[in-house]
Order: sequence, then C-alpha cells, then structure tokens
Amino acid sequence: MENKPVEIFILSGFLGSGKSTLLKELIQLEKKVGRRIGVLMNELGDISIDSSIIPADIPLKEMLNGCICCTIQGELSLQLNSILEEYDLDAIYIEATGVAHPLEIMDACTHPKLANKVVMKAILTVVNAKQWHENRLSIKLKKLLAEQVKYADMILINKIDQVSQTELELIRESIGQVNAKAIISSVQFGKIHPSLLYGEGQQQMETATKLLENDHHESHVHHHLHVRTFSVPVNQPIDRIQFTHWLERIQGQLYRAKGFIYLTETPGLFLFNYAYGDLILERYPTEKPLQPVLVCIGENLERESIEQGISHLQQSQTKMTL
Ligand SMILES: Nc1nc2c(ncn2[C@@H]2O[C@H](COP(=O)(O)OP(=O)(O)OP(=O)(O)O)[C@@H](O)[C@H]2O)c(=O)[nH]1
Repeated sequence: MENKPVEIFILSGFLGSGKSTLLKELIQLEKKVGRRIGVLMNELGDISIDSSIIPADIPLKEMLNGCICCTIQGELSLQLNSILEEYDLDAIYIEATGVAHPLEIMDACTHPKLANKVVMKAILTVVNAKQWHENRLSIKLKKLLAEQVKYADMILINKIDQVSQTELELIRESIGQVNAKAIISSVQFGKIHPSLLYGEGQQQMETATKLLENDHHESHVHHHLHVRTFSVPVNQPIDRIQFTHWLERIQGQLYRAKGFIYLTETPGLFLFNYAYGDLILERYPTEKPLQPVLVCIGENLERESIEQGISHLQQSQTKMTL
C-alpha cells in the first residue's frame, strides 16, 4: 500500500506576530485528534529561542542562521527529507522567519525529490493586529506584510486584545481587500477554533492553495531585506524596568528581540519576547543550563552600541548591589 503524503502547513507572518504561539495551539489541537506532527523551525539568529516552546515529544528540526527564502532554501528541503525519513507523520508545520516570503517557502517545500511524499495543505499567515492597523513599517516591509497576507489560505488576526472593536473591523476590511479568498479569523494568543482546521475551513484552504500553486510562477519575487540579527550574552541579572526603557531607545529599527535573562528583582531564568513595543517576560523553569542571551532582529542596528548598552545595564546592577 502506498503511503499517504504528509500534509505541509506553512506558518507565515511578520516578526513577533505570534507564529510560535499559534504553533503551540496547533500542536495541542492536532495531538487531541491523535495526529502525528513534526515541526521545522527557521530562525534568523544562531540561537533558537522559539523552539523552547515545542513539547519534547514532537519531532523538531531547526534551521538557524539564515532565512529559508534566501540563504538556506536548500537546507529546508534537506531537513524536510530527513524528518520524513526519520518519523512517521501525518503533518509537518513549518514556522518560517518573520521576514520570509510565503511563496519562497513553498518553493523550497516543492522540491521534485519530495513530490510524492508531501502535499501542500495551507499557508497560515498571522497578523499582529496593532501593527497592521498602525501601518508604520518601512515601505519594503509593508510590502512584505501585504504579500504574506496576499498568499495566505488562512489569515489569523492575532493580538486583538491590543486593538478596539472598531479598529478590528477596519483591519478585517483592509485585509479582505488584500486577499479576498482566504479564511480570515480574529484570535488572541493564537487560539484558533478547531473547526477552522478540521471543519469547513479545511476544504476552503485546499481550494486556496491550488489557486496559489497556479499563480506561483508569475508572482515569484525575491526580497532583499536588510534585516540583521545577532546575539549578545547577558551574564548578569538586569533590572526589568531599565531593560524595557533601554529596548525602546535602541538606535535603528529593532523589529524583534527575544532571549533568556535573569532579573534583579526575582530569582530564576526568564524567557522574554519583545515585538512592536511590547515586552513580555515569562518565568522559564529549565533543567538544562541555558546561556542567558539577547537576540536582536532589525535594520540599521549597531551591534557595538547594543553590547555597550547591555554591559551598562549589568554594571548598573552590580554597582547598586555593592
Ligand atoms: N498581547 C498579546 N501578546 C501575544 C498574543 N499572541 C502572542 N503574544 C506574545 O507575543 C510575543 C511574540 O509571539 P511569538 O509567538 O513568539 O511570535 P513569532 O511570530 O513566533 O515571533 P518570531 O518567530 O520572532 O517572528 C510573545 O511574547 C507572545 O506571548 C496576543 O494575542 N496578545
């Protein structure tokens, strides 16, 4: 008997929009219905922060230090092939970096070698409601956001707790103008309704992906975004409020920061996530030792000045405790 092809879902959406949060929800939903899921994760930096939220029993492959859509496109098909060979799966979720173009990810998944093994199921794009509404990004990035929406089968307007009902209606309307075919749903912390995955939503998604495949060659574009990423160790505890103020004042455009830190006020390691002016800290109990680190993603960022800033934040704490 021939093996059923493994379903591929691509999670797209700008930096910090909530892709990993959605992925966590999707994994739970899929586990409940007994499906075997694998995850491929691509992060821009050399340290993976997002993968820490993936449960240990989920097969995971990481692609670090480059974006699927440019430098590591070949690696995606290699990793896809190896996860398919190592595990018996029903579906694979690919979380792309926030600056990836969905068509280029799809391109990488449709390598001829994989043709009989996988079936492209859907592109799910997560939109940060406030960011879409305020529309403040550079022209290049606005275009990228619009393309992530345009080629989606399902669009999840996330972080709706940060906009009003009237704003949400305007967001839905403008997203509908960019993509009239996709299913559009508003969510908070990626909590999607299971019927979207397993009910009527699924048939609609399949139709949209077919349309997308036909459209594929004409609209293939390569984006040369000058987004840089680097990581800086944060060995000493720092003050939460000083850290927040410092993040807000970093020179250049800091689109995203994440990492692990120790705080002066509370013991224990914290996972932090900074996106679009919003800093979230979560206690991070861990058995294996983790290097406290700050990962920055943005444009025109000066590494040296960020290193100095971090060193200053650490020193000011050391001074205070002396
Ligand atoms: N207020 C609010 N915060 C949210 C919501 N969804 C996610 N977040 C938070 O936003 C931050 C970024 O979420 P992630 O899921 O890591 O975003 P991402 O798109 O995977 O980020 P990258 O992989 O860096 O592009 C985390 O701290 C989340 O807890 C939401 O609905 N409301």
